Amino acid sequence: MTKGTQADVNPDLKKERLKCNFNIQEVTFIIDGGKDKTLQRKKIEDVALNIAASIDEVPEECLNLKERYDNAVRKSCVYSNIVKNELLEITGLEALGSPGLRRTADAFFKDVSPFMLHLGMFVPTIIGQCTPEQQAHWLPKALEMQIIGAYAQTELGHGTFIRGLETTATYDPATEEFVLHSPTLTSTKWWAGGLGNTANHCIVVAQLYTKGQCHGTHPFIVPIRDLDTHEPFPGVKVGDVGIRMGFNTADNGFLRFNQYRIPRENMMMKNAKVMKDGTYVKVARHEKLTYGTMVFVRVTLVMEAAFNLAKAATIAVRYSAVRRQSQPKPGEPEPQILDYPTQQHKLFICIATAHALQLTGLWLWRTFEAVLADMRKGDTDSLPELHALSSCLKAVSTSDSAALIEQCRFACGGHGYMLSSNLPLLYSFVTATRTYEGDYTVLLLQTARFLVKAWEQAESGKVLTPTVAYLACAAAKEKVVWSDSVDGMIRSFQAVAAGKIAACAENIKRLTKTGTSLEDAWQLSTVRLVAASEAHCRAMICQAYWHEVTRLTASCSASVKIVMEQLATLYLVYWALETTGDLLRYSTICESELNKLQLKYEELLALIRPNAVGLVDAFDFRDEILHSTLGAYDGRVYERLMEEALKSPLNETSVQSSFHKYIRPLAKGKL
Ligand SMILES: CCCCCCCC/C=C\CCCCCCCC(=O)SCCNC(=O)CCNC(=O)[C@H](O)C(C)(C)COP(=O)(O)OP(=O)(O)OC[C@H]1O[C@@H](n2cnc3c(N)ncnc32)[C@H](O)[C@@H]1OP(=O)(O)O
Ligand SMILES: Cc1cc2nc3c(=O)[nH]c(=O)nc-3n(C[C@H](O)[C@H](O)[C@H](O)COP(=O)(O)OP(=O)(O)OC[C@H]3O[C@@H](n4cnc5c(N)ncnc54)[C@H](O)[C@@H]3O)c2cc1C
Repeated sequence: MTKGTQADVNPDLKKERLKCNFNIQEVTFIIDGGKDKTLQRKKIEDVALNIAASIDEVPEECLNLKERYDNAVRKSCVYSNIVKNELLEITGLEALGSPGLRRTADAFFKDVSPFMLHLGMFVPTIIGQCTPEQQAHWLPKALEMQIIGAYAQTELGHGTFIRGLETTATYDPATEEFVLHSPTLTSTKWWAGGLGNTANHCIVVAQLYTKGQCHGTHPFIVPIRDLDTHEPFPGVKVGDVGIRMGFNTADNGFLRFNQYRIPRENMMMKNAKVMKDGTYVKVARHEKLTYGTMVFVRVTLVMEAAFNLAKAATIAVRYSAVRRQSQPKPGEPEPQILDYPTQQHKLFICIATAHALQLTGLWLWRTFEAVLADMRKGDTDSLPELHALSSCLKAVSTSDSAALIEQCRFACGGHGYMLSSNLPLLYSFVTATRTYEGDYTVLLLQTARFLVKAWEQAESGKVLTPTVAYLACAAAKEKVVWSDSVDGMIRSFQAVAAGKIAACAENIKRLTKTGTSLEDAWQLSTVRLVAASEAHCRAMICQAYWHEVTRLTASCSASVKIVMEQLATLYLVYWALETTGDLLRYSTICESELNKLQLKYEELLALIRPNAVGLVDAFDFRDEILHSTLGAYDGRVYERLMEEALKSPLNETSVQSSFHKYIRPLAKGKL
């Protein structure tokens, strides 16, 4: 963080920091996943952010669309040189997925780099879907930025339903080439980040035809532009999809093929091959391994949700410590808005959720690595559980994060609406995560398939995988007695999830027994299935969060353990109060216990209050990464708002030309 001199710091923020009663650094280590990770992140930030060339003279938002894109490309080139020449030197390929890299990217790009998908999906797909020989060919080129790639799966007509994609890749054994074709308007590739004007290569997901037979969707690496002139090749039509709610420097593009030929070797052949004579050979043991990049990105999005929410919480909490408003007690000074319990209610859940998602995200990442290790040995048994886990966690984490970032904006009143607060841009960026890489509802329904199957297994007494093991108790119809202890609350959340899953399974059974087809019965149950899936996910987050807090604070100082447990308890109590209807239905909770829970919640807000600024300081964001007039470490909120306002192009002259062109003639009756 950029601390400046203590003399520059807003006095209220200074006092807040003196109030903090725990060791901030210890919490930072927990959030980063260990002291070594914090040190590596800081090193990456130091190296990358010492390069001054990236700094914008004019705020990004004051540039027009084309200037913004050009500026984003300029900064992307500076940045990728840093990654290539400095960061990969420090940590090797690991740097690409490191939090340090993710954070420094945000210092360079207030919106999004047009290279993001190159690093975020093109490179991971090469690693995940290519044979070792193909990797040896493509990976160095991609890492050296000799080629720049995008990931074009979604089409104008289909995003969710991958099996419905229309782009075709037809093998021609005579020339040993695939012919890519976009047979309809709706088959136009649409949305791929970096594709519109930046990328010269693209991973294209297309229906594979060989020997007259369709084998479903497969990924191909496709050169789309000449490396020297950057002109699209004949047979390729590519461009920008138009202005978006956010992501306007991400260069999202469209792409159409007209009988466009690529060599056979450009099919990504780790999971399936087409031989020279056109014979199709399946290599993978699991049908859905070609969806691997999506699973990888969904896993990373949980920590991405935590990261962005932590930024918003830092901005809103620091601002709330500086801002004073209203006079609840006559004659007394106006309080800091952070002293209002309603403000604490808006903000402390944001800090707690950032912790919950970060610790759950780290746990999910370790699970992902374990499943990958199994798959390297040819064992794909745990893939369905990973898919179910990553689907619901991606859905709920991105949805919670977007909603709470918007809540942070509300918590900052009018100034939160300023682009210079960075909250609006953060929201527009994060709300897209609820849709991309699998829509919220669609992914919860994927998890629901797994849950209904697990329920049937539980009922027949079969052994269940760890994340659904709790269903065994519910299947034995053991009633959960409410208790406001942590374990009691987690058990009750699980009882809610189990009760909802059971109700879905029963509904499907009831409908099929009366002659409804299984597909229709499923559709008729989807509103409940989504709710069941969300309840399962919430129970899982609560359990993982509490488990990780207990584990990680075991060797911490007592004060850190206390504050981490207060936050985690707040998270559980908050969700118990949000879901009282469910608890009344599926546990023994009663009116007096609900009142007790409300009191406990309000007590927790008061307990966390003195540590609020310390807790957001522990996220350890440098000012360059926050980009916020309201959230900087020194709290010079009003000075920064004024400084940024003066940078507006509308303040370059005291009179605008439109006055002479329109307003004056209007006043004179001459318009
Ligand atoms: C400068 C550098 C900075 C870097 C910083 C980066 C930070 C940011 C981080 C990262 C950046 C990333 C930015 C990304 C931008 C966006 C990218 C995109 O959006 S790319 C497009 C994504 N598109 C989707 O996600 C489509 C969603 N649709 C689907 O996934 C499928 O179509 C689905 C799952 C809905 C249905 O697929 P079916 O029709 O093939 O399958 P069915 O018939 O429903 O199921 C058959 C069986 O397969 C299983 N299944 C489905 N998918 C699976 C999977 N992936 N793995 C394992 N099993 C799976 C199912 O559970 C089911 O199993 P049973 O039959 O119940 O046992
Ligand atoms: C900013 C951004 C960046 C993107 N980047 C890329 C990229 O780089 N590469 C790429 O390939 N794609 C990209 N995408 C596309 C993205 O992956 C898709 O938009 C996403 O998967 C959703 O698909 P869709 O747009 O077809 O929505 P639809 O599936 O049409 O969804 C519309 C509505 O229908 C509902 N719905 C759909 N199917 C079902 C169902 N079976 N049951 C119940 N409800 C259903 C959904 O819940 C939703 O409410 C990007 C999208 C955005 C917004």
